[in-house]
Amino acid sequence: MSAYRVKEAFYTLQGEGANQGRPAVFCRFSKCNLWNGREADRASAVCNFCDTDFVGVDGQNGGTFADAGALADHLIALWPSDFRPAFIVCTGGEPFLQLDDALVAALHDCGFEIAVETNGTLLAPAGIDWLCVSPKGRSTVVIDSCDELKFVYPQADLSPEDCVHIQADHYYLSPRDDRYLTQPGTQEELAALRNASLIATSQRITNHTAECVEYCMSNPPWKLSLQTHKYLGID
Ligand SMILES: C[S@@+](CC[C@H](N)C(=O)[O-])C[C@H]1O[C@@H](n2cnc3c(N)ncnc32)[C@H](O)[C@@H]1O
Ligand SMILES: Nc1nc2[nH]cc(C(=O)O)c2c(=O)[nH]1
Ligand code: SF4
Ligand SMILES: [Mg+2]
Repeated sequence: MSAYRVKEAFYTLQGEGANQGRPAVFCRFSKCNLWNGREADRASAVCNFCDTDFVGVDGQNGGTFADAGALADHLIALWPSDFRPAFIVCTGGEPFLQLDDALVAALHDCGFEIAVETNGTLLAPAGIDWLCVSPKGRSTVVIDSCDELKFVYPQADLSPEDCVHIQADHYYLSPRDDRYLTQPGTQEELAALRNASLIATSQRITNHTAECVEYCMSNPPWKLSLQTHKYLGID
């Protein structure tokens, strides 16, 4: 593996899914295979509703790390306690462009339990402790089983029923947050949107949230997952 490129890393609570509320170090890897991250290319991307800036290595605690040991040391330093296991959520961008056997081993050696948020289009290395697959539009999902499947709803090219062949212990619907699709213009305005608590802009998400509630109530085993960090105004 050449050097690992990380956009940002931070300590917060997992905001989504079955681990919602659990303290975690987040490692956001740079780069994705379903969008290049440029607003000008969003509309034509396979994944066109992304809420995340994953371009470059310039975020908090971001950088380029020469080997797995150096990155794992950097990440465990963000865990504030002697309590083990420590918990890490690897996300991005698409983490499986970079997360390999060497990094899984180095993170385990540091005492981390490893969770991953992936679009499911790339195979996972062995040893991931918690896998969340979130299928996107016309992409081909190659992972056939996971701990939780998180469907961002609605999607023009994909419905939840298209995904139930993927084995999962939990099937979640997560309301699509459309605040990033309004093309407000400058990078500064987009960054301000990303940092704005949903409480301030809740009107914008009520439609998809209500659609998700209705879908879950009509279609067990689907359950609702909210992006609680956005309501709380935390990372
Ligand atoms: C930014 S992605 C990074 C990990 C991976 N590339 C993926 O798509 O799963 C992290 C999580 O945010 C979700 N997500 C991205 N944009 C969203 C949006 N506009 N509304 C709701 N969830 C979104 C993704 O589906 C995924 O579960
Ligand atoms: N608190 C918090 N929880 C999250 N769960 C998934 C996230 C992601 O961007 O992958 C995320 C995130 O960015 N922050
Ligand atoms: S696959 Fe994930 S990181 Fe890539 S553009 Fe979509 S939501 Fe964003
Ligand atoms: Mg996020």
